[in-house]
Amino acid sequence: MENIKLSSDKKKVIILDQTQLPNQTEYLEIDTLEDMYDAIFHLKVRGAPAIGIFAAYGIYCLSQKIVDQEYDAFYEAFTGYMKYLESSRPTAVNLSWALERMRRVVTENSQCSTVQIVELLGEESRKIQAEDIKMCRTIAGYGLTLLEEGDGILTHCNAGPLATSQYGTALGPILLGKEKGMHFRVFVDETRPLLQGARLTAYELQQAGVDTTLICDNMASSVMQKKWVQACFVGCDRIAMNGDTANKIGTSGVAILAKYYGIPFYVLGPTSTIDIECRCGDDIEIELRDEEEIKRKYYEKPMAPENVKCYNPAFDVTDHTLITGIITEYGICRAPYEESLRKIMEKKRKRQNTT
Ligand SMILES: CSC[C@H]1O[C@H](OP(=O)(O)O)[C@H](O)[C@@H]1O
Repeated sequence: MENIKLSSDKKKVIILDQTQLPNQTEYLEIDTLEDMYDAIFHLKVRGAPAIGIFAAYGIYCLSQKIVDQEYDAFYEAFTGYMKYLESSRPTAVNLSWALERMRRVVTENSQCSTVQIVELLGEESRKIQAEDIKMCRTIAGYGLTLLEEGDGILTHCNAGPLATSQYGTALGPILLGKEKGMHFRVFVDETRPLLQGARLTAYELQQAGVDTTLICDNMASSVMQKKWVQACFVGCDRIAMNGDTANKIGTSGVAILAKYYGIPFYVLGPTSTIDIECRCGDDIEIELRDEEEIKRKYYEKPMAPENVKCYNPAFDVTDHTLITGIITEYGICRAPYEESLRKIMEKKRKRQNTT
């Protein structure tokens, strides 16, 4: 199921509206800056890599509307779009990473006509999605080496194809293993308050025919205690250079439980989620969201007193000491992460310079 694509006339981004899943399969055609911001902010498109891919396609579509501008005016408008889209959600680094990649296309080709620059922006946006498909497949392959037939795996939030381009990250090894005829038992944290696990992960895994058990977030300890879980696989939104990792709220609690029960805890994500400017978890901005998501969202009636004070951080940071390994498209990083992440980013830089 394609979650993000360009329209046939290449002037709109078509997304699967993830807020309607699993009850409705609805597609949205988006071609305005405001609707792009709204789609990211309200998680109609979500998941770090998917947000980056969407923003790249989106700013390509917007750039077509100013193709008749002289370079300076074009660049000023372009960077205005970029800053506004970046302000939609602060934690997932892939949003700013993808937009910066698109901005570099504009600056590195300033001698070209704006018509040529817009064509190059289209190529770059398609490359970003194509690379993500390849990265997710590679990450899935590395992750699968850590699993055995019949393993129980616990996941948190959604890091499947809907959150990326194909395979997903945390779900990639499970889906790839399934393709190869392997059997796993997956315990899916519902992931309050927006229920990405219940609404999206359970949906994706069931569609793939994977043995799926949906649990409330407060049941993770129980299934681990019963020795039903042999590994925890989660996605990521921003990885600091010491290995501290921001992911959906509740992830750090799963990591602490896994440590207590002696269960390996793996973070899976592309190197585009590693933030080389980020020294440690304290440097990661955590998005705070509307309290209505706790009180009412996805429920027929309010399920808390209207005036109760709430705290609704969308992410938390898992301390690097709780992470068994970080699985990327360049291999599996293990502690000490300052060294292993630096080596992986150096390997990526060298490979990019030779291609
Ligand atoms: C493959 S990245 C998925 C990552 O993004 C999710 O956050 P959100 O649903 O708010 O976009 C969650 O942290 C997942 O692990």
